[in-house]
Amino acid sequence: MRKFSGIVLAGGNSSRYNGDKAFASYQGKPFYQHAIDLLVPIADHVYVVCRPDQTDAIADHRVSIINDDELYRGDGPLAGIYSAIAVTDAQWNLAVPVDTPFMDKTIVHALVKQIDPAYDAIIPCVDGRVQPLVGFYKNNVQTVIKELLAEGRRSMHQLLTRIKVKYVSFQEKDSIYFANINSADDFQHYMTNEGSERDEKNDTFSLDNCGYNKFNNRFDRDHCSYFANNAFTNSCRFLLW
Ligand SMILES: Nc1nc2c(ncn2[C@@H]2O[C@H](COP(=O)(O)OP(=O)(O)OP(=O)(O)O)[C@@H](O)[C@H]2O)c(=O)[nH]1
Repeated sequence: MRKFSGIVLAGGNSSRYNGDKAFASYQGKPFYQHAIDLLVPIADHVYVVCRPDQTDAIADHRVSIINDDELYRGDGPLAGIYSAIAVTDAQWNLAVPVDTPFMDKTIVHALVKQIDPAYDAIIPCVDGRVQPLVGFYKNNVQTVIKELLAEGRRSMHQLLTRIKVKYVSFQEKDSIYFANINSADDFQHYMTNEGSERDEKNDTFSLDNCGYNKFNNRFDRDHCSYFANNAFTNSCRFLLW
């Protein structure tokens, strides 16, 4: 049996974003690709769980591209985790959403070290906030997810109340890695208004809002509107979720 699979959660509706977040671009690379590149080196196999209309546009021969189980299609991240667990033979599954493009391998390595058979999930808690979209889920949680979705409950936090969770604490300085992009405006606001509070160092940070146009299945580079050079430092203080 494989030790763990990677799950890229890509099938959201991005209703708060101008375009499909999965195909938004950060440092010239689509968000979904950041998640794949993070997981491929450490997971035994990676599944990208997406909507059917995204399937052809997600191109990476190293991963399996699957859709949510028809029963739960569009039921949120729980549906994505359920659907990947349904096809993998791995005991553990590391979920990563597409909208945390700054997630870093240091975080996932720290989580890997915490895998513990006594628990059903290994979940980060950053500066006191639980971050259930990035975390390890044991394959037995599939039954619990099924129950939740049958009850019409789609919350990741509900899942955590019904399984044994080992919380792994991260410090406030690591919150940048967990920042998720819900809307382009949130991000632009952060980059323009909060930037002055950060140390400006060497790193280059860019979010090209080259929104993937979900209506005609193409990248729309004419609408690239954001670019900023900034450093993320330990003094960063923002959480977008
Ligand atoms: N496979 C799959 N992934 C999902 C689904 N819903 C959300 N996700 C993913 O889960 C992560 C968090 O999604 P959210 O930001 O909560 O929801 P969203 O639908 O992407 O965005 P909003 O419509 O703005 O709420 C993202 O990576 C989504 O792509 C789903 O039904 N299936």
